[in-house]
Amino acid sequence: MEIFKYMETYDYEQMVICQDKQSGLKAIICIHDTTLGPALGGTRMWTYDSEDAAIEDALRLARGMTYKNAAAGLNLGGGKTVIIGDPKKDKNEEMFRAFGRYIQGLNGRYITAEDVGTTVEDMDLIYQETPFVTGVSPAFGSSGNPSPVTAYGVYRGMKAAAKEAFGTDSLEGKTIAVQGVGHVAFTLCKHLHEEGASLIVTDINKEAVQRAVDAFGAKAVEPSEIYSVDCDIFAPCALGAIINDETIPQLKAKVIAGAANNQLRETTHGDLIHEMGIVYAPDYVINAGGVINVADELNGYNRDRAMRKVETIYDNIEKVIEISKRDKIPTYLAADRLAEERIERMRKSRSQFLLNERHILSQRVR
Ligand SMILES: NC(=O)C1=CN([C@@H]2O[C@H](COP(=O)(O)OP(=O)(O)OC[C@H]3O[C@@H](n4cnc5c(N)ncnc54)[C@H](O)[C@@H]3O)[C@@H](O)[C@H]2O)C=CC1
Ligand SMILES: O=C(O)CCC(=O)C(=O)O
Repeated sequence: MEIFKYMETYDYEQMVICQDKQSGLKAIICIHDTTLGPALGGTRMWTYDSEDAAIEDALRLARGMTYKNAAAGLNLGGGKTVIIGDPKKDKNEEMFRAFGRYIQGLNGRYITAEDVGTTVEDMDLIYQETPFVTGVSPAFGSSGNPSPVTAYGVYRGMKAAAKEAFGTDSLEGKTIAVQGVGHVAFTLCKHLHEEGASLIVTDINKEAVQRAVDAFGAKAVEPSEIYSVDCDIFAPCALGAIINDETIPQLKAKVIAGAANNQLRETTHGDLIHEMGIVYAPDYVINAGGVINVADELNGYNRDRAMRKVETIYDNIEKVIEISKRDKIPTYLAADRLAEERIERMRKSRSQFLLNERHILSQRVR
């Protein structure tokens, strides 16, 4: 791929290619934009088909983090790392320590966290070499499992979207179809059940379904049936790209609000659901609870403070809906605009930000 051309088109700042023969580390750290602060984003370990595929993934994910962090109101830019390798076979202590030294070399421009294929144990190894890592063990001040926090953020965001669609943010009596009842969605179902919503659930894992049926009296359907069930709200909490040409004609919901990443297969699908009058809560705005939670570690983790920040996902979804109406655009574009407008505003007061950045990082250095 033409890396510089791509980086210029989407305004990337930096890419670091890391190679350590001894441990087998092959990593690509990508920093998209640090206007708001140091770039924070997880490290994904994956067996990519080609180096180009790994680079493309790092670039795409890093830019996504700029938007996610900006829309969440965090003083953080966007970055991400991919490590090329099989997380089940290729990991070793030296690899993550070597990677930690590369991060340290960036002197705080990039802060990592977990992502697909990496664990708390891996973050602990990185922490041996650098303070610029979040999601480490509780013994080192970690925020712990992010899923319940993400779930609470999705619940709050869903209420804001429901207010737009139904005139009230109460979910009592609403029927909510939940796709995938894994870590995030199980806790989400708990909040919805406690508020008096009726649940329809599906999962490819039968035990996960049974757990939700037993705990919340949910009705179970087959995975293929979840799009067409009679419901008020559809909550995708499993896979990406589930809003597409095949599923859109089946949808009966007035609201789409769930935890899954990259829900729209193509942006045109975001246009289509907008034209149908469906209120779509953009994925990276509503599922930001996880990153808000790990970002709080930079100030010495405080659960109450993190949860208060997660509450603001309600306001962020409201803001997105406001921009969507103001500019007559679909909500997925309104979310981008919310992020871009904040970055532009802060770019103008960058000198003021730098003080804040040094303050945060000084707390992190041991
Ligand atoms: N865990 C977190 O804090 C965050 C999670 N997310 C996203 O939220 C989604 C859920 O995350 P987790 O709950 O952590 O994952 P998870 O792996 O615990 O749950 C996903 C569930 O979806 C089910 N599933 C997979 N394919 C399916 C299909 N075709 N039909 C129905 N069910 C299917 C799985 O069996 C599993 O139970 C993912 O897309 C993840 O990327 C986003 C931000 C943060
Ligand atoms: O939530 C995390 O662990 C890190 C943030 C991140 O990389 C993400 O939200 O995708």
